[in-house]
Amino acid sequence: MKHNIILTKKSKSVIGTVHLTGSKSECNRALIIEALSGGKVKVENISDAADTVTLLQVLSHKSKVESQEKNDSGLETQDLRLVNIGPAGTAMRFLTAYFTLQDEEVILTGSARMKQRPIGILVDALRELGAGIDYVENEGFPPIKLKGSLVQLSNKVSIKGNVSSQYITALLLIAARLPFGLELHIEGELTSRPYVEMTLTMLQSAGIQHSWTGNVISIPNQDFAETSLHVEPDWSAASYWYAIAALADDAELFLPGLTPYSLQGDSVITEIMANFGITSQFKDGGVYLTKEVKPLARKIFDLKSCPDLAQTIIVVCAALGHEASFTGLETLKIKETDRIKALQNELAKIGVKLIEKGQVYKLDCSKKQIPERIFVDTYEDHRMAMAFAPLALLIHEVEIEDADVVEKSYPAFWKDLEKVGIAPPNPPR
Ligand SMILES: O=C(O)C1=C[C@@H](OP(=O)(O)O)[C@@H](O)[C@H](O)C1
Ligand SMILES: C=C(OP(=O)(O)O)C(=O)O
Repeated sequence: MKHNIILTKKSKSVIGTVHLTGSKSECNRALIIEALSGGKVKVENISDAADTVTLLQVLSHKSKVESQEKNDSGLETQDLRLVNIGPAGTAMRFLTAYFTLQDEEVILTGSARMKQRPIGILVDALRELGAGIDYVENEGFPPIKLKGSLVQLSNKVSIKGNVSSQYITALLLIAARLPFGLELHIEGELTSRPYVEMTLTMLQSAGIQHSWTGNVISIPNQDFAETSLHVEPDWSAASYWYAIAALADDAELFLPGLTPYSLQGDSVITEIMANFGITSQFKDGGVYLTKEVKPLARKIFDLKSCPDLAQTIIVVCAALGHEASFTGLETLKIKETDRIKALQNELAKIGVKLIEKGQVYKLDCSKKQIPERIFVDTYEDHRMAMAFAPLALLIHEVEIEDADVVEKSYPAFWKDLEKVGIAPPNPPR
């Protein structure tokens, strides 16, 4: 059953230490690499994000197997494995590629929203390589039926770069296990580029070499090395602490385990939040955040490389009445929800508009008003819940709908907010 949480914050200072869970992006790559390496690669510091737990269960064969009965798609699943990854985008995309190499037939499905998130670009590329994949309901969308045991027809494939980098990562993760390797041509601009770099760096740590020249990434067939991959804490999760600091009068926060040399592009939050007076000092094996009041200067934020930070930054700007503009938000419409619409609806509750002008989105704060209380709808999107929670520093009572939604990437979020006096005692997890 869904339940809401009410946030209140008596004082405007935030002091504490917060241990963040492992990055779901790093972890989900590491788990696929571990599975493809046949046990040569081990993963350290596994995240407790629900998206990671789901992937781990699928890879360790603990997922629900339905046979000799009809599943909810109305399809006979006799002798087929039915894998439901819920709302986990990375699990959906990475497993689509992974299962083409396994010798079992699988139906891969997900939540109602997952069935609206496109997968056709990845399926087309895998089919060109030789994979047998059919759509079970709608062309271009999950659920899909994977025949497995790919016989490679080609090692060259072209793929559009501007819809989701996860398709590219999915192909790169399996590339070294393809008999003739992979030469991947990226067409047009590449969105979420740091995530592709993360994939290649992690593969390299697992002994897989690549070349990347212009728009072509090549990975020959090769073996994984015996090694372990250590997962860093999640920088996207850290962004909510930067937002809290930005809306507080005083902040002294310590986030252990984070380093400036992260594989995660979202570590750019340190630079972005410097505009809001937040200083990040790396020492004692983590990062200390402190705050000074500073006039806001930066007016344009390009978030193409860090789309998961969009809600965090836009809500902070709106709350501060900072009329910034944003670019690189094109992919937000196909994430856990249409994040543009969700932001527009919820920001309207504090009188702020997010106006679309072609490729640019602009905040209009001319009618901003801070109410006594606000009810935030979350649209089954963890980042809506976490991005709006910091408003509790400015608004007396913030009620967040469907609090458990944060499980997807940051299950301890409310418990951590309780430690600094924002969430009530005994919040979920
Ligand atoms: O590869 C990854 O781990 C991710 C890539 C990004 O998706 P897109 O490439 O679809 O923008 C990001 O939004 C998502 O949360 C995680
Ligand atoms: C977009 C996200 O996740 P995914 O695409 O993996 O569902 C996210 O975590 O913000």
